[in-house]
Amino acid sequence: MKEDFGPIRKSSDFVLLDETTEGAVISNLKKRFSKDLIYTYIGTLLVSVNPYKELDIYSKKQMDVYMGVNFFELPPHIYALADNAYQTMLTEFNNHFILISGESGAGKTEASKKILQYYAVSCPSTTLMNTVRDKMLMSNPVLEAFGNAKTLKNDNSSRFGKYMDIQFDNQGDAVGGHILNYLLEKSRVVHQNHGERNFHIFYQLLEGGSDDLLKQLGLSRDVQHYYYLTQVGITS
Ligand SMILES: Nc1ncnc2c1ncn2[C@@H]1O[C@H](COP(=O)(O)OP(=O)(O)OP(=O)(O)O)[C@@H](O)[C@H]1O
Repeated sequence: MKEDFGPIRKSSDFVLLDETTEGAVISNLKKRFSKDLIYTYIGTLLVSVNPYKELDIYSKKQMDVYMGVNFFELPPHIYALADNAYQTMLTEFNNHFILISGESGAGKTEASKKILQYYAVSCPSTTLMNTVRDKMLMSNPVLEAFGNAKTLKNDNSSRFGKYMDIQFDNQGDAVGGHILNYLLEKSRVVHQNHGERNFHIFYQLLEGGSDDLLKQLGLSRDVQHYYYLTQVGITS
């Protein structure tokens, strides 16, 4: 991570800007983004700009830095947000939620994965917790295969809404969780806009399914064989 861990710089929290005009906010975001500082606070809200490149800010070392540390003591980070929700839940004994919103391609899905990964490392580890953690993390590729597709804005766009909850006991151990999916864009199966694809699973099945499986399902490996997968000419 390139930002140092000294005292909070004024620009790392919009609330502390001298000016609160749209211009000042955009300029602050741009200035920070040019230094790979993708996170900025507005008080306890976190604004994130998609870097579209791998940044060295999601390591185990970074997680350790944020664990149990007061929200405003360190530079803005998704780990600080996750840690704050967890610590407040434990001290206040009530439910907390993290709402992630933004336009398509903004980085919502990646942010939710970072939060899960943070809890996977930072929460007390028991066998049960490991089971919960593995199920939450490992269900992602399956959900994305069936519910994500390439769109004009995002090569891996979630075409469904997702609600996840993790249940903790009073010691802070994770004891269960749910993932609810809703509003799947079913129409994509038979119609895709120009430059977009059908759900990933169809292409993955043809590309990666064994000869035996394809034979059993009566499928041909050639994607060009299928109108619904090639009607707008994009297969990769
Ligand atoms: N923090 C990040 N670091 C590096 N790359 C990122 C980050 N967040 C997002 N990306 C990149 O941007 C792409 C789009 O992000 P993501 O799928 O999370 O967007 P989204 O807001 O969930 O979009 P949609 O609403 O279309 O599902 C990712 O596939 C990844 O390549």
